[in-house]
Amino acid sequence: MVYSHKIPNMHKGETMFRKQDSSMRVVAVVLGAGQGTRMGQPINKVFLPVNGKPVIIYAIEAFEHCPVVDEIVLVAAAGEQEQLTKLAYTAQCHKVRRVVQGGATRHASEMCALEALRPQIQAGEIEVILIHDGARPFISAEKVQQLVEKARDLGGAILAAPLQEEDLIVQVSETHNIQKCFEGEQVWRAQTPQAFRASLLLDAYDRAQQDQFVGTDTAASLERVGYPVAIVESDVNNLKITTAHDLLHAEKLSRHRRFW
Ligand SMILES: Nc1ccn([C@@H]2O[C@H](COP(=O)(O)OP(=O)(O)OP(=O)(O)O)[C@@H](O)[C@H]2O)c(=O)n1
Ligand SMILES: C[C@](O)(CO)[C@H](O)COP(=O)(O)O
Repeated sequence: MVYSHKIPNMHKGETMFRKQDSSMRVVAVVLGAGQGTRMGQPINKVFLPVNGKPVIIYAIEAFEHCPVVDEIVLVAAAGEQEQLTKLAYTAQCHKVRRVVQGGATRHASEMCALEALRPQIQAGEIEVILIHDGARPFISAEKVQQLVEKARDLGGAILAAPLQEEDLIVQVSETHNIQKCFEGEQVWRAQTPQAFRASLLLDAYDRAQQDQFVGTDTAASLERVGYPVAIVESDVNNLKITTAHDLLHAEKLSRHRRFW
């Protein structure tokens, strides 16, 4: 059952699903339904403040100020929809049209968002969907634009950053023997947003559900069925806030960063 908390649309008279024009829409899904266990705080880490602003609001604002994004769907943990709705409204993020309840895993939360969007996807009204960790505050409108263009052209694209040149990565067997070595630059750390043509994304997640596959990121479900996923180069500032150390790092970054 998909719970969709409908926000009275801030635009005059615009209904939630009425299309404004014939062009297909770009929708950003922001995931905030985790527990933040590794953060070790009594509240969900996406609500923790960085320079006085909740972590998740940075990402929502970035999409709000990105011209290529038409709509934002938020995914909240059970019992946190109202809180997230109010935060988005207070931040005057008018592209937020609905807040859905997430699931027990990140993958399940993505599926909750896709179920809410399924009618519009199947009606051909949504062209590209971006899936983003609400725990990643520092994304730029420029990178979002590049991801959408790549997804339009190729089917899918994710933000990723290469490891440092001096890093040496070794692949280790079960018996702890080195099997393969990789230079740092050959290995990239996947990030989010991850953007896909909506029809491919929904098909990949339906097939993942049939196969009981659970991906650690969105791209895994598309890669496994052979859909192409390209890379848009990011940087290490696009950190995911996971532990208390990341929060301190984010405080520093937020002071020296131009947003949007
Ligand atoms: N069931 C889940 C799990 C995660 N997420 C979201 O997915 C993003 C990346 O997940 P992660 O950083 O692992 O967040 P948590 O699961 O909250 O962290 P932890 O593993 O420490 O509990 C976060 O924005 C988180 O809110 C989600 O929407 N639903
Ligand atoms: C989805 C993700 O952020 C892509 O980098 C990453 O896989 C999340 O990893 P975590 O183990 O949930 O922190």
